[in-house]
Amino acid sequence: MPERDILSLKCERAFLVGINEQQEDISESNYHLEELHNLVDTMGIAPVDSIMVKLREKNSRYLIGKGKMEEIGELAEDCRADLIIFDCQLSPSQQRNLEHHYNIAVIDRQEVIIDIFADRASTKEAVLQVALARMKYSLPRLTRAWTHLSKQKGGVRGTRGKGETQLESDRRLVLNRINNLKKELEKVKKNRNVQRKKRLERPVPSISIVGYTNAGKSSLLNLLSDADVLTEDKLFATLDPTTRKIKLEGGREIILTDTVGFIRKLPHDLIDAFKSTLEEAVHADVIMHVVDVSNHEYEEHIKVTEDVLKDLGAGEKSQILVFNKTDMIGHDPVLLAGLKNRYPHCITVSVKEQTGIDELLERVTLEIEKEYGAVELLIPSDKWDINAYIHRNGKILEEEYIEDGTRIKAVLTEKDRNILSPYIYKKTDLNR
Ligand SMILES: Nc1nc2c(ncn2[C@@H]2O[C@H](COP(=O)(O)OP(=O)(O)OP(=O)(O)O)[C@@H](O)[C@H]2O)c(=O)[nH]1
Ligand SMILES: [Mg+2]
Repeated sequence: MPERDILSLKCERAFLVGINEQQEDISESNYHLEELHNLVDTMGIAPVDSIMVKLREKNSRYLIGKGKMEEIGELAEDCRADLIIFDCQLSPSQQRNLEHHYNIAVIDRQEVIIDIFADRASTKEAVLQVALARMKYSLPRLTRAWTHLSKQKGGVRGTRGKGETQLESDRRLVLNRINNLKKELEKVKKNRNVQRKKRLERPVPSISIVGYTNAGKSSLLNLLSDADVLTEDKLFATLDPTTRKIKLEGGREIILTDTVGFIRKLPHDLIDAFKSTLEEAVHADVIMHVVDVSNHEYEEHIKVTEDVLKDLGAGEKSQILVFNKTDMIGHDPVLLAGLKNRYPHCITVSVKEQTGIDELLERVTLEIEKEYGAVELLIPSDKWDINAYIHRNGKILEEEYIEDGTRIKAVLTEKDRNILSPYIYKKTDLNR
């Protein structure tokens, strides 16, 4: 089967269509269009020109009205665009109708994001996850004039006027591939669960760094751990969670995990596909939510991130809200005081200029101590089940057999400390 995608179609020049819906502020729509501009740039395609369409009524066939459609066609032709990108979600039939009308490829924000992910995925798991998302996205779109599915083996090319039988066999092919991908992913996931279980046997406190794309998550991980994770002024520089161990003052070790960035309208198929990796990441004891405070839309970014966290079942986790890039707002004391006012527990930092990092690490220590603390327990010898529980769920620091039982010094989570409180006789130095 022929392989073909946006890149092999040799799309080089994209015309962007911003959408301003009735209830939406125009400045907001402009920022979104600017973000799309960055996304397209990240894809390696030049965004040559754009238009903002005020959408007062959605046309079910083409989304936009006839007049606007003609105008876009002319503008795209004038700038010799070979691709039109809509900053919204197009239904499969709208996409197909628009392609037939314009006679060039038409894609939406979702497809742009999936394409970037496909280009950036490098580990086996990420490749499988993106392939799955792409297949799910393409299933209802097999009759399009252009389909961009080639990066996987067995990619499917939509062709104009494709016959029913061809379509049926394409559908079957994609469904098969979806099933196979799911099975392969299941295998990878099982393997990861085994590894996680092993890690849990000796719990080391863990923190995951999450946030909107380009917030500075990888830069922060690099700074805190002397790691060398790729950081770029491009969207979605990171797709695979990277984990590093760091030592806090006092010697306690913690695990830090950098994760894939979020973005507004992250395709659901992608969230679904990345769910298991993300769930693993948000399984951490504490979530560090990094926000680029220099971005005008940072409040929306916070909301997008919180919504995804909620979706992953991590909405209630202890969180450290970190406003990064304060250098970009000139460390303006008035702005920073305003932030502290609105978000009383936030920490403001500049990873670039390394300011605020000590305060951040202090907060990390505090949050971890809330979760984990070392205690000494006295377990009577007939309570072997309690003893086994501690071995299973805690980190044993010392163990000594005494006359009628065992004295154990262990690091336990707050929950376990509560469960085991009748046996605790001493809280010990928490900085172990
Ligand atoms: N001015 C300034 N730039 C920063 C700061 N922190 C990070 N950056 C820049 O912001 C860009 C994005 O940083 P990354 O660390 O790649 O961001 P990320 O959150 O990991 O992004 P994704 O992996 O794409 O989600 C890079 O160009 C960094 O150099 C900061 O404190 N100040
Ligand atoms: Mg990153």
